[in-house]
Amino acid sequence: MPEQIIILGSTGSIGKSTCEVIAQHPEEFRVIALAAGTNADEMIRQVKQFKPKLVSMATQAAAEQVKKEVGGDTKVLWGEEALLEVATHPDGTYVVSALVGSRGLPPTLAAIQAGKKIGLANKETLVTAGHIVTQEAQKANVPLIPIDSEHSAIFQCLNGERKQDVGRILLTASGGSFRDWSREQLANATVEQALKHPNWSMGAKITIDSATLMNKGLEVIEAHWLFQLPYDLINVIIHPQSIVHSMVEFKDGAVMAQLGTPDMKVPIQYALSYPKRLPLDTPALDLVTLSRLDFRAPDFERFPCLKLAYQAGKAGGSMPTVLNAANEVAVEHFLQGNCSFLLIEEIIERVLNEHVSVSNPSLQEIQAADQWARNYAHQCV
Ligand SMILES: NC(=O)C1=CN([C@@H]2O[C@H](COP(=O)(O)OP(=O)(O)OC[C@H]3O[C@@H](n4cnc5c(N)ncnc54)[C@H](OP(=O)(O)O)[C@@H]3O)[C@@H](O)[C@H]2O)C=CC1
Ligand SMILES: CC(=O)[C@@H](O)[C@H](O)COP(=O)(O)O
Ligand SMILES: [Mn+2]
Repeated sequence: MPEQIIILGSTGSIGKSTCEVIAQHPEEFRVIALAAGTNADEMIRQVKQFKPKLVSMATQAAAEQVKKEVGGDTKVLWGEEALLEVATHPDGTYVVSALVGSRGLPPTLAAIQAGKKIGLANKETLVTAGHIVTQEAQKANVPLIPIDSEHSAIFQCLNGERKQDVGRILLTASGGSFRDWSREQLANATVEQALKHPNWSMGAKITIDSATLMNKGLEVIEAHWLFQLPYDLINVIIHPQSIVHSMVEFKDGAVMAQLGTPDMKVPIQYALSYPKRLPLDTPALDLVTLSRLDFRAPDFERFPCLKLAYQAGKAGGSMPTVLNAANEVAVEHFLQGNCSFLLIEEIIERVLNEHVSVSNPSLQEIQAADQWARNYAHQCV
């Protein structure tokens, strides 16, 4: 029986790659339901290809456009309730969580509580409410399988190992679009320059996060929750080629790494097929042509977002929620041309400094902290 898949964010970069993986293995995977924002044209293509039972869009206009083009076999809804309906569709067994931002939290939590297996790309969900999401997953006895390339690499390196044998995790970072830029150059960085990631083709928000190194900061917090390790054992290392996707160093000094060409279809497929491996049409890794792999320490002074993320993660409570919300607002303003690249880090720092942290926050307290941080970040801009 094929795995019955629900994709949240099917029209995005991860969503479309997930569809490509599924199309290669119709005997293994079947699409049950899809959710997206406003990209009706892409959704119409996907509905025609996969014939899901249920689709949800963020707006009524987008839903009506989809409804007009697809047959009556697919139910088309819109809005937040509809997103939850997709996430918990009774026929689905596996949810790919690939919305962007902390809006992914409610449907991901609902899917967990409905007993679905989770393939997690939406790292903001874990950053915002890691203690709740991991607790709920444990309670419902559902696996949280990482899709994020670094966490997939760590997950693969830990396969069959004992947690108490781990010395530390080495999370690799490409360094982003501005890896070698000085602070003076960063002050004048444009949106167009920031959106040119050296190795990966991704959505706009994560590409900017990669340029500020906030993406790596969010991934440190994501790794803390996924692998239940203290922050001191999660280290970041700059690796410009993005071939080593991350490493685990064990107590005896042995280091395990997972390597591959930078193609998200690989970790997506592994998350879907785990513990099996299936063939995939991705170019083979040619180490001879590549000939070298470089590594260096991250520069916390040029890229303070990474430092802010470690601080917020270690402080715990509602600080990571606030870090994430302030970052989402600041990045949105940068993308819209309302603020400079260096203002992103300044806004996040100011919002964090003003926040009175709540320890062990409830879901309601997380939502309140998230909203407060968004309002304050808007004011800062
Ligand atoms: N891209 C990558 O390679 C990687 C991404 N990730 C993580 O995966 C997640 C997705 O990233 P990515 O695919 O790049 O992002 P994209 O921006 O490409 O896609 C985002 C998806 O979310 C949907 N969406 C946006 N707003 C809403 C809304 N209000 N309601 C419902 N759906 C909405 C979009 O729909 P629409 O376009 O129709 O508006 C789209 O389908 C992020 O958390 C990112 O950090 C992790 C590792 C790698
Ligand atoms: C593909 C993926 O997992 C991204 O999160 C990627 O890692 C971003 O690249 P950086 O290493 O530049 O943040
Ligand atoms: Mn990543």
